[in-house]
Amino acid sequence: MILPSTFFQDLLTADYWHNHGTTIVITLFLISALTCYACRKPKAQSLPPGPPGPQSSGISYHWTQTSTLTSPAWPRPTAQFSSSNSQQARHRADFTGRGRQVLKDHDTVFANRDVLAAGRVSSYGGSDIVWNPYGPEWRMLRKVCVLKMLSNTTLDSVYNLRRKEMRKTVAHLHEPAGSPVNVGEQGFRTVMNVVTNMMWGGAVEGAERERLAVEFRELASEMTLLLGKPNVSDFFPSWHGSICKRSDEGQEKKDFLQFLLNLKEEASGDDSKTPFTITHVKALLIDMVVGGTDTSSNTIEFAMAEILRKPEVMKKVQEELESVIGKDNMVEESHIHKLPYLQAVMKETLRLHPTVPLMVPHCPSETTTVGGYTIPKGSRVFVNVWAIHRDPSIWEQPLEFDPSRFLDTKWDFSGKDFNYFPFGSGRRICAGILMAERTVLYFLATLLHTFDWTIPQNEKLDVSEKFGIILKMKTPLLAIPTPRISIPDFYKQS
Ligand code: HEM
Repeated sequence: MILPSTFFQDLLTADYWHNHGTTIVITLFLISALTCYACRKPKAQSLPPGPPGPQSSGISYHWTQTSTLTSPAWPRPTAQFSSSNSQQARHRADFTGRGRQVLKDHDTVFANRDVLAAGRVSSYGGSDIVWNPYGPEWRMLRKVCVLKMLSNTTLDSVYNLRRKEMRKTVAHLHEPAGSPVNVGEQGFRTVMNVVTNMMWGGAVEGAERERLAVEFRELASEMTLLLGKPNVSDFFPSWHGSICKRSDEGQEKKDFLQFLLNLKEEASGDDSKTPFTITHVKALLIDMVVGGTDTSSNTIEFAMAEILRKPEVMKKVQEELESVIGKDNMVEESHIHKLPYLQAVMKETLRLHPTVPLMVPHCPSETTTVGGYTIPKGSRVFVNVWAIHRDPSIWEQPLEFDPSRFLDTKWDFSGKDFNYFPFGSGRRICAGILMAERTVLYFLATLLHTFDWTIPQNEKLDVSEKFGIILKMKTPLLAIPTPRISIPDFYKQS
């Protein structure tokens, strides 16, 4: 049961396989999952195409060993499954249970990371949050990030920067009125500017901004496919210099960079065992850019594609927006908590298209038993949330985009429910949930309140996915915006 799936081939590139010739990938629960899906699949539903499909639902792991696995010694399932109702329930409990065991019961053990090659080069040897092993350095960085940088208070204080970017995008979309725009690229450019503006106050403008956005998108996509790139900071050649200069000049700009530099200055005075250094500053900024751009902009693109496929959903979103905001007003971030249907759209988008479909690989710090399987210390564990989100024993009509299933329900992004956790769960849960929610909802609300959207004639709407460590649309979404608000000033850059 070695898994030579195209997904992992995509994920782990030829270089990776070359360098790790003895690395073997095993789908841990393949046998049971296949049996169950074959017997429980509703007739009207076809299996979603492509890996990581429900076949690999649950958890898979791989490890490096010196011999090839001709006579596999991997663990056997403790339970066999058949089509009876009680066993279906057992199967559901097992799927959900495995996620819970990894991310909750054994959270401390599985909170560890094994730095992938691309992670190492992009994060100064794993000095960031994403790739840092579980320990005091990770805890210190996580505290800085979640409690200070990405807290509601800090995010409120830099709202103006987000608002300015959103206005620019509206103006930009208004210019070629009637022509198709690449929704993903617009989303990426806006999110990238929002993130970088919050980080260093909008140093990039005009043509340079356009060029940087295109180049960075390419780089980020490559990185998320785990291709080793020399260093993300190479993309910002003057970055290191600028950081040091800012440090010297002690500018009083209100952005993350200044905040981190102040923190570093404060930290240099104490004799803490885990000092906060300039390397941490740079690695954290990279986390914000790499973790916060593609994930959010791909979610926006998937949401727009699904909404365009379902005119009744578009109508409901726009009615809600009009009732809360009014026809001749601009959306503000403060409106977002009054938009339950739009929030349900975001949740449903992340159910069907969780943009981090296998989480970031977890690496147990000691050999552990999960669901009757022995997971060796140092394995690379992938939690397949994509498949759990499409499991027909959990979700009615799992392949249907239906935001109403998230109205008046218990599901949220907290990771407490192991049937729905697009941001992960436990200690390693996404550090940027608050920011992702604000960015995605504010952007979607603005796009749908300010414009009507249609698909160009002769274009086919295709929501199929391209797998990688970050999920994206296989075919970029092209759509035509038509202004809905009659006050021209709204479309001017301010
Ligand atoms: C829709 C948008 C996003 C989704 C779906 C998402 C999802 C995830 C997931 C699934 C993980 C891995 C959890 C695990 O390994 O168990 C993660 C980790 C992380 N995310 Fe996000 N994320 C999003 C946006 C953001 C944003 C906006 C930021 C910051 C600006 C961010 C920063 C991070 C960081 C730093 C980690 C590593 C946490 C750790 O290892 O302790 N993410 N995210």
